[in-house]
Amino acid sequence: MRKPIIVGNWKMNKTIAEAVEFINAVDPFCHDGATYGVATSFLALNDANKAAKNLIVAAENCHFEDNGAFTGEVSVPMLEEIGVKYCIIGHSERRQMFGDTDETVNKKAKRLIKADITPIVCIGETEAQFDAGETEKVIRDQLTGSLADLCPKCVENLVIAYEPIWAIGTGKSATKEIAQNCCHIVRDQVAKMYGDECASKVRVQYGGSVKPENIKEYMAMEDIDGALIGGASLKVDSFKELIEKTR
Ligand SMILES: O=C(CO)COP(=O)(O)O
Repeated sequence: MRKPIIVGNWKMNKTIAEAVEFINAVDPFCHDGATYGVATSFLALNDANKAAKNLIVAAENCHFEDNGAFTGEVSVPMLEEIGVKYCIIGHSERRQMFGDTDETVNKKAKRLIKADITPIVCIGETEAQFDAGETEKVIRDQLTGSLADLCPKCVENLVIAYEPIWAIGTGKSATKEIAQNCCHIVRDQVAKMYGDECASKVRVQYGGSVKPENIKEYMAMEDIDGALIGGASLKVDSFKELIEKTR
């Protein structure tokens, strides 16, 4: 049985004080039905991680090198030092605006796994690729590159977030059938690369305009084990509702 995992990706939102206030308000409402978490800015990570008792706290990115001349970057040992256990990598905003590629995502995944930090690996197609019928190829190609040369045991502990770019922050969420079909392709590609057992264990999230009103329908789909949520994860009431709806 795969335990569902629902993570709020706060992106470049919330100061340290706002993050801690939010966590204090939401943390007591978490239950065992799923793993719940928030991804915060690097700056808020340490305080957020100390405040969280039930929520897991994730970084939104990392660098694959341990140290060196990489102005503005944060390394995996730095995350390790403050006890962070999850890290989003390859979010489409990073791929589109900050030059992340399947190759760098793969390097980041390898470094995180070595530190026993769970990567949340994001993939997903653009609207033009969706319209051109290229979704399946994009998903398979991104996974082939991003998950290259890992050990099967490591891959089964990963979280993979399928986030169609056209559904992110647009309110235009994918239908549950499209989301299921794409998450199934994700699992099938993992099976091709690392075997059926690994594919049956890896957790696959859907992301893109998930909110309290639609989370249940996604969670009911066979290959969807959770959600990565932007906008609807920013308000305490909305996050509490997401927790309630997935009880
Ligand atoms: O990018 C996302 C999560 O990583 C999704 O964002 P929205 O939920 O705001 O569409």
